[in-house]
Amino acid sequence: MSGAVGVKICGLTEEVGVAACIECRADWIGFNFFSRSPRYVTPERARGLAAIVKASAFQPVIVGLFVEPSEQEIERALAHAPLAAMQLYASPERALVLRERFGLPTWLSCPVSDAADLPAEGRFERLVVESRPPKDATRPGGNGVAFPWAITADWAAPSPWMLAGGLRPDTVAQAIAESGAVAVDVASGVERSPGVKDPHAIRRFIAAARDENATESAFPLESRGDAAI
Ligand SMILES: O=C(O)c1ccccc1N[C@@H]1O[C@H](COP(=O)(O)O)[C@@H](O)[C@H]1O
Repeated sequence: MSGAVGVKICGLTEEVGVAACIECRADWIGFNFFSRSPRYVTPERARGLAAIVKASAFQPVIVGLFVEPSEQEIERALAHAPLAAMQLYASPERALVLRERFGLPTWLSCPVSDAADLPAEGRFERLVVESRPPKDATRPGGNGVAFPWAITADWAAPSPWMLAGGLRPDTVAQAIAESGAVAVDVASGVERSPGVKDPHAIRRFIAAARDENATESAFPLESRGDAAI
């Protein structure tokens, strides 16, 4: 594979995790505004964590994660935190409405089990292709469950996309090789316990996701217009 794979670390709740993402030049970090997640942060907390990013020379792009959100919920998050994109768990129709309303690059979650689930249409800035949640799950993502990565290998992706679901430092390289993904997203795989990130695991994950000799991200800061988000 040529160039480095883009990496998003999702569900940061503490300063130490944010610092590790900056140190390792994560492309994106995610703040989770789904109140039933162990990774939930209030808009006020997100503002505090975002301040660390904004004070840094290298600044991962900040993505806000919302599940079936009301407009008010997104408004409140945006009033506090400098979100550059929204990652939505919603129907495509609802996501288009929210995208129009807020004018932000919008990433749509696409739950998959097999190749038949892969989307043919790309109406969003990015598709987050991730495992369908288990039947007893209490949230639509962040469950640490993988899907068969090879199903995306021959997929003609209609837009930029990202691989997510059950990735870990010791599996991400294989997942990239099998899936052909050029960007990956992780939450539970780099944690000590639900909602508590492990800086060492973040470092291992990012190093494993990128090819060894890469010194630059595939999504360098200076080229992060909306197209790269
Ligand atoms: O992380 C969560 O708690 C979460 C809650 C609700 C929707 C999405 C959530 N996380 C997203 O799911 C992917 C995969 O998670 P994991 O790596 O399998 O734990 C994660 O990267 C987030 O984008």
